[in-house]
Amino acid sequence: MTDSARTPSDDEALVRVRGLTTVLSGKTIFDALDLDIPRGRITAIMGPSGTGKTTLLKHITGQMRGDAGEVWVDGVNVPALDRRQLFALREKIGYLFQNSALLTDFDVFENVAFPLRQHTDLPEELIRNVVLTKLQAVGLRGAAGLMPSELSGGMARRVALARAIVFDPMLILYDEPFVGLDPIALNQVLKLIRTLNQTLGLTSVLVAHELEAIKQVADHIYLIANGKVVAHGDPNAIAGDGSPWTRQFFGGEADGPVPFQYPAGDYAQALGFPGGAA
Ligand SMILES: Nc1ncnc2c1ncn2[C@@H]1O[C@H](COP(=O)(O)OP(=O)(O)OP(=O)(O)O)[C@@H](O)[C@H]1O
Repeated sequence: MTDSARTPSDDEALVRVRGLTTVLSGKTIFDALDLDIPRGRITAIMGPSGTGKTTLLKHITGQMRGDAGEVWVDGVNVPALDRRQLFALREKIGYLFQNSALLTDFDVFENVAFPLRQHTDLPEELIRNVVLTKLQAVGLRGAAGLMPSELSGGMARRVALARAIVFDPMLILYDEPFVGLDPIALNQVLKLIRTLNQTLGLTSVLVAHELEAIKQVADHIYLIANGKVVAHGDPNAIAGDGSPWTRQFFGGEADGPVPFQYPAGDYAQALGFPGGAA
């Protein structure tokens, strides 16, 4: 890796986003966005629908590049990496999608073993040990022989989590991990996110809408809107800071900085009434 792709020191922040500007189909998603994801902590990214939360995760993994700015992960600037360096970086990042995305023709064991078989030549005995260790970590070693169709939504999410940590990542990205879970499964996933972050020394980034769940698990929240960070801080402090953004977002108010009305032309004119704007 060249020196120009490496920062001198990144002791506190594992991810450092600086001046990230991204325009997609003519729409500005990020407008000189700056944020830091601290090492070893759990950070939640929140914001109105379509604000670019998933897109931000894709910038961190290098699946997408912005039009300007820097995305430093563990001291390397992701947009400056070549293909080989990107693959090396991605092996250090676990990614948990909302729909779990398990392979339906493979049992639980093979789903977790899949990345190891794809990317390594490890002997079968070692694969078995790694897979069983990861399944034990999510409480599902006993479910190794089940097919995905035999799993509840919460179990499927935990199998996907076991698969996401199979390479012992430094960073794990959760995209909407709580959607569709009943309260018991939700609590199990929350507990796992916390435990894994602590025991495996991970850094976790969560994209989610469920404020109560976020309050229980996250150390820090970034609220993103209109391409920028509009609030950030401790979950309890930020939810009560009284700014228009946090009032609308955390209070679930229908109108506010995010307008209820989608931009439209003159109403009277649209209805054909005289006196509408010309
Ligand atoms: N590849 C792409 N090309 C064009 N537009 C895109 C692309 N990917 C995402 N977008 C647009 O970028 C915006 C942000 O999308 P993104 O999925 O990141 O939002 P989000 O904050 O995660 O939303 P939600 O909370 O609804 O999941 C949306 O308007 C989306 O339509």
